[in-house]
Amino acid sequence: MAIVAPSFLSANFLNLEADIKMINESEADWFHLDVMDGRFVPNITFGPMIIEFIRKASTRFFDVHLMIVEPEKYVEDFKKAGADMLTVHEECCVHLHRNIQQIKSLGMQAGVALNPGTPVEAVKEVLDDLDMVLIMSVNPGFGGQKFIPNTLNKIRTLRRMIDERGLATKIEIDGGITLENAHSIIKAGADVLVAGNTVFKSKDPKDTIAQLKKITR
Ligand SMILES: O=C(CO)[C@@H](O)[C@H](O)COP(=O)(O)O
Ligand SMILES: [Fe+2]
Repeated sequence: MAIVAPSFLSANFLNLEADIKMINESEADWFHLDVMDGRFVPNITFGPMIIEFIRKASTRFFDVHLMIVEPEKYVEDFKKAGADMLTVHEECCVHLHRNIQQIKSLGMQAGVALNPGTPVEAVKEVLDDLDMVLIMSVNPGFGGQKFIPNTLNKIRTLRRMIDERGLATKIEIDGGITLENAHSIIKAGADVLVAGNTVFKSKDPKDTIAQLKKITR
């Protein structure tokens, strides 16, 4: 069964507590937290301070997706805020290997995210060090966009690379995931599904999470 990680980007920020409670009571495995800096992506969201508040209200696994330049400057802050896994964008890292080691040295799991235009081969040399590769299935910056179909090819290629080496590295897919396309994404070889709009804009978010889990069983 796949890991389901609702993206907080689509939550109701006027009443976060209600959405955190909903996730806590749901079958969701992880919280997916999207940090944007207005430089790497054309949007600004939240940082360690907000994550620290959310941490006080949940014991779930915090999967923090950093869409920021110079992520190495903030790795310690996110650790202190309660992140369990930090995922940095390959496109933001001048010293990718060093950045991964920094995250792991602080006791967090490490992930690398790839934009739709970045080939999966970009993580080839660091794959053995990674807990997860996040394949963006939309261009990063906003929730509610349409799934880019070529993502399925990227998932298959990465799955082969991981299996050939006998690694336990997870593949996470992020952007435009719906109840309709979830099955094909899992079939292609994904382990973790992020869902923002599909969960939070649905009539019954808890039931939508349960349905996502069921589809991926
Ligand atoms: O990282 C991002 C966007 O940059 C995602 O985590 C989105 O927040 C996913 O939202 P949906 O596409 O599922 O609405
Ligand atoms: Fe994300």
